[in-house]
Amino acid sequence: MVAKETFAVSGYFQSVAPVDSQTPVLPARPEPLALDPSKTAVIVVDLQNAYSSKEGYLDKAGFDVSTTGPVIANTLKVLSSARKAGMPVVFFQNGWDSEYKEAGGPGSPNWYKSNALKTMRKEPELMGTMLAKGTWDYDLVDELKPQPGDIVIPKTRYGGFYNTNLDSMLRSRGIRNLVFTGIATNVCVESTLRDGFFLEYFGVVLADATHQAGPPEIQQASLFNIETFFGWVSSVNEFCELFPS
Ligand SMILES: C/C(=C/NC(N)=O)C(=O)O
Repeated sequence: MVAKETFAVSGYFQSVAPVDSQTPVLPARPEPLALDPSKTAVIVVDLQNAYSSKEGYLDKAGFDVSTTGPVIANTLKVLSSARKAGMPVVFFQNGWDSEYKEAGGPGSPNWYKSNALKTMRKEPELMGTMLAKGTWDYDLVDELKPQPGDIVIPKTRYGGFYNTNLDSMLRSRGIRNLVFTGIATNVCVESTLRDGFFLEYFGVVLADATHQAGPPEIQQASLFNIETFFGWVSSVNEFCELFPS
């Protein structure tokens, strides 16, 4: 009985160092991270028109989306490597029902902080167009079509663990490591990575497959925060070299 428990614990054990000489090790900051592909999932955060396309929500709310193109191209490279390595792929889709009931009314801080809701209140003709399910804004960008076996998780708040089945989807597959791409680094990516940290997931952001909401220094601030306090930072090339497609 004791031996069985010890085995179960050591089988679940994860470390920033490789658990055996076979485990691939991703170059990362602040130190390399062991990534067993059978315990690793890629999370594509909110690559919807709202966040990466001209005329989408972020653009209309005054955020610069002119340099988001590489995020999509780089995410495609990551997905090709991840699929070849047998890693599950999870797509998040952020937004609400067309009447914005899921967004929360004045009793929710989201009503005051969501720049989509604020923009629509300021420009009522936009009401129903931003982040509403069934709209172009809510749709994933055309380049990223989920494939059979991929997991699509709708979410109504910044963090992907909150009020979703993400944790059980990951746990039931034995996933311990989360590789992040998507938008926005400082909002939904960082929120999800932080919540994952609290739930004992090892989170790594591929910096050049993410983009911030705000000026460029916000990207650096978020990456600093992640590598210093909550997880690891690596790059698309490093990931794709480790897991060739
Ligand atoms: C600003 C913002 C970011 N979302 C995200 N996907 O990071 C929002 O949803 O309002």
